[in-house]
Amino acid sequence: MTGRADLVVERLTVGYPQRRRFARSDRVVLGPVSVRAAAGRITLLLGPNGAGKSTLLRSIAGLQHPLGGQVTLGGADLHALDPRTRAARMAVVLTERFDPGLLRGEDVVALGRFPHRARSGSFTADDRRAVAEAFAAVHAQELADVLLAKMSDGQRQRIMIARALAQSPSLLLLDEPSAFLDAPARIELLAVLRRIAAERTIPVLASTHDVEAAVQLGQDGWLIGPGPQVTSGPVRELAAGGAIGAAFDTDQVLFDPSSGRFGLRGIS
Ligand SMILES: Nc1ncnc2c1ncn2[C@@H]1O[C@H](COP(=O)(O)OP(=O)(O)OP(=O)(O)O)[C@@H](O)[C@H]1O
Repeated sequence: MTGRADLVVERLTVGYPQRRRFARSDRVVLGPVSVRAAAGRITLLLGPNGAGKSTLLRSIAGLQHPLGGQVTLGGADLHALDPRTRAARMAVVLTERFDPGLLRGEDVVALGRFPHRARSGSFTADDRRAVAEAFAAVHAQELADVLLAKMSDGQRQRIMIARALAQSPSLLLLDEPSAFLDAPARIELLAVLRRIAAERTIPVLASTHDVEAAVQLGQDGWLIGPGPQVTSGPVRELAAGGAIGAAFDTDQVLFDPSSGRFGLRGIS
């Protein structure tokens, strides 16, 4: 791949295949969706609960089969790549928890080098450099020797992102990376992801429930809603133009584009 490798989603339909007794009737969640995430920028995937953020993200990552359409990275069909090449190009951070056993921070981050490891299996100077850079990018050097089982949710999340970065990916996908973080840590995480996108000139696509932080720090957005509609554009324009309000407002709660915050109707 040469030059900027954008993530391009073309007419992607996502959902869940369902087999009834005599016929197949897929449950379509979204689509067809055509959107782009630019290299060097962070794109935030926004939408109300149940809108389809995880389904879309997992389908882009190839963790579930899309019902139709195509996903390319720098022009290459992401889903047609063999698993090892795909693992070397794309890193995914999910919210699902796993039992870390006796793994330390450094053991987990080093796992990110697996798709690049030499046939001999030895850990090279390049591998060591990639791991050190990944720790530095998320400011987690002090966690290298700490058991994952003894880390807080926020510390664990930083390690999982470092593992993804150690992969030296051309695309970083994250499902709800700020789910377990407090408000300042969420803002900090978005700033880190934004810097990673810029420094590595890769597309970073993250789903988030934190619309207010997204409006403050996000660059581009893919917004699901109202209904299955998907709108893309700079997050601030989605806010100012009323698209975020249209997707999220309820009988009780209103998004205020001027402050970028949600509030109760009738209370200012
Ligand atoms: N395994 C599944 N089989 C069938 N339908 C599913 C499955 N998983 C999710 N869905 C449905 O797909 C729709 C989208 O769910 P999804 O989890 O992608 O939304 P989301 O935007 O990530 O939600 P949240 O913000 O609550 O995490 C929902 O209607 C959900 O019920």
